[in-house]
Order: sequence, then structure tokens, then C-alpha cells
Amino acid sequence: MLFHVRMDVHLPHDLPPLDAADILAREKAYSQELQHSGKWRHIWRLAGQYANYSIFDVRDNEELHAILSGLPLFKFMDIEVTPLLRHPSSIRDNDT
Ligand SMILES: O=C(O)C[C@H]1C=CC(=O)O1
Repeated sequence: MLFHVRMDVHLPHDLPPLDAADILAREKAYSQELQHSGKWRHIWRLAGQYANYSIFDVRDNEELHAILSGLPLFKFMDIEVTPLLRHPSSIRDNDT
């Protein structure tokens, strides 16, 4: 199943710099591992915002929830999820 996910990050201003660096390094490693696995298909930065649009390709809602709640930045994020399905007019075969 494909999901469009928007993540908005709100790092607390009083988070110690070393803690912030550690959490961001863990977030990057977690994200890149999932990208290599094919479950996190795409990620784009939203220009001018500490936010991203991502596409996940996972088995079901439960797997998506497990992945998102495992994000090291999870407690500092607002996350919006939209399930996707192939558009009947799409000319692409790989949209599922
Ligand atoms: O920077 C972000 O958008 C938040 C988060 C998502 C992946 C990652 O490496 O950081």
C-alpha cells in the first residue's frame, strides 16, 4: 500500500545541541535504511520549511504506524498521512 506522508518537525529550542545532533544522526540512519529497503520510496524537503513530503510503500496501516512511531524524531513531529491508490487515468504501470 502506498501512503503520502507529511512530516513537520518542531525541535524544542532548548534541546541541547549534542542531543539534537544525536537524534538527527539516528533519524538520518533510520530513514536511509528504510529507503534502501524500498519501504520509504521518496522524500522531498518542502522549500522554506522544516518539513518533508514522503511516499511509503508498506504492507498495511499497521506497518506504516510502526515505522512512523519508530522515527527518532517522532515525538517532535506533526505527521499527516494520506492513503494513495492508482488513478484510473494514470499512464504509469508502477503506481501501485
Ligand atoms: O528532516 C526531516 O524532514 C525529518 C526527518 C525525515 C527523515 C530525516 O532524515 O529527517
